[in-house]
Amino acid sequence: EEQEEDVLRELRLFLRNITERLSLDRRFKAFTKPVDIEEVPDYLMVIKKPMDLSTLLTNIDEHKYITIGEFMADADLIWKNALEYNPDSDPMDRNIRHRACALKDTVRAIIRDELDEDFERVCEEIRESR
Ligand SMILES: COC(=O)[C@H](Cc1ccco1)c1ccncc1
Repeated sequence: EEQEEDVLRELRLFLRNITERLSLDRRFKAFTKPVDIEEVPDYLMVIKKPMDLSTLLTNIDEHKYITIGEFMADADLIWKNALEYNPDSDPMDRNIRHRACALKDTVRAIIRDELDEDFERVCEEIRESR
């Protein structure tokens, strides 16, 4: 009902705010847009589900996420994919892996500090009711 749509609207505002703050962080520039398949032709052979911050934002606007957990699953793909595709010891790989780990830690810290557990529980109740 209407109250549920109010809750989901507030969730989208919260998720958009997180995603936009991450997109402004210079450390996460490589995560802001999909990996360029022309530039990296084997990317889709290695990475089954590409993800990036602009795609997260599109998903939010398309009402794809009803719980923070669903958003986290896609947000986690961004750094997991980077660790998987860039495993080597050369400086480029080490640099993107360091940024991937910073992205992981930053998302978790924001959610730990800014998500009210009662609000998350209401979102999970809505998910279970649908
Ligand atoms: C999330 O971004 C990536 O996984 C690409 C992979 C990539 C390899 C060559 C071109 O792009 C990346 C970008 C910048 N620095 C390292 C790796």
